[in-house]
Amino acid sequence: MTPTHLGPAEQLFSAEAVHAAIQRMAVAINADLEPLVPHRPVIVLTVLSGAIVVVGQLLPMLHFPLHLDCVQVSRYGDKTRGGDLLWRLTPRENLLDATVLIVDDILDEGVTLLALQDYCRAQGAAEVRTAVMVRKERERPCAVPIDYVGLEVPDRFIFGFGLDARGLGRNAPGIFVLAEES
Ligand SMILES: O=P(O)(O)OC[C@H]1O[C@H](OP(=O)(O)OP(=O)(O)O)[C@H](O)[C@@H]1O
Ligand SMILES: Nc1nc2[nH]cnc2c(=O)[nH]1
Repeated sequence: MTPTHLGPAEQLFSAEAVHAAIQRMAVAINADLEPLVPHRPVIVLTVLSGAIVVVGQLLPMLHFPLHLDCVQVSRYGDKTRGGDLLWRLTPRENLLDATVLIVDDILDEGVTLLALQDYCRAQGAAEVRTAVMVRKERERPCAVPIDYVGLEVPDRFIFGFGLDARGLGRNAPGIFVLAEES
């Protein structure tokens, strides 16, 4: 067990392991999206709040011109079970005819990313790609296409590297499970 602000927690991945996973995603994203740049703008859509850390690391690893934008949606709040999706902030960029790369910290039930993919298409995005730092290994009500996955995590409530537990722990350097959840 590792001591954290939230009490003893089991570390699933170190900060170095997460960083290396983000680097692997960046290699794949550069290879796929760089050739599209001459045809249309690329918008990196950060899903606040959780994705702020992964985007902060990923962005300097991307080697093509891009626009950075944000959307803020939330369905967990201080809970470990998801509810209705609350929209708090919509993108500032015009997504029409753009290549949009949605970046989030986690794919869990998939409700959030499915809604965001639909939103981008409804706004007229020409191409929608999705990257997640971690994907939870679990059944989902419907398939959610994800183009870039950093790491797979077991079906437990995790925190760290942008992900919170009861509003805290987003700054934990790695990915953890609370002892009480172990
Ligand atoms: O696949 P799902 O079950 O829909 O869950 C995934 C979403 O849950 C978390 O957001 P949260 O609602 O906790 O908001 P936050 O990023 O502000 O913490 C996470 O950042 C994802 O966006
Ligand atoms: N912090 C956190 N947020 C989530 N949102 C969906 N699943 C999770 C999870 O396991 N941890």
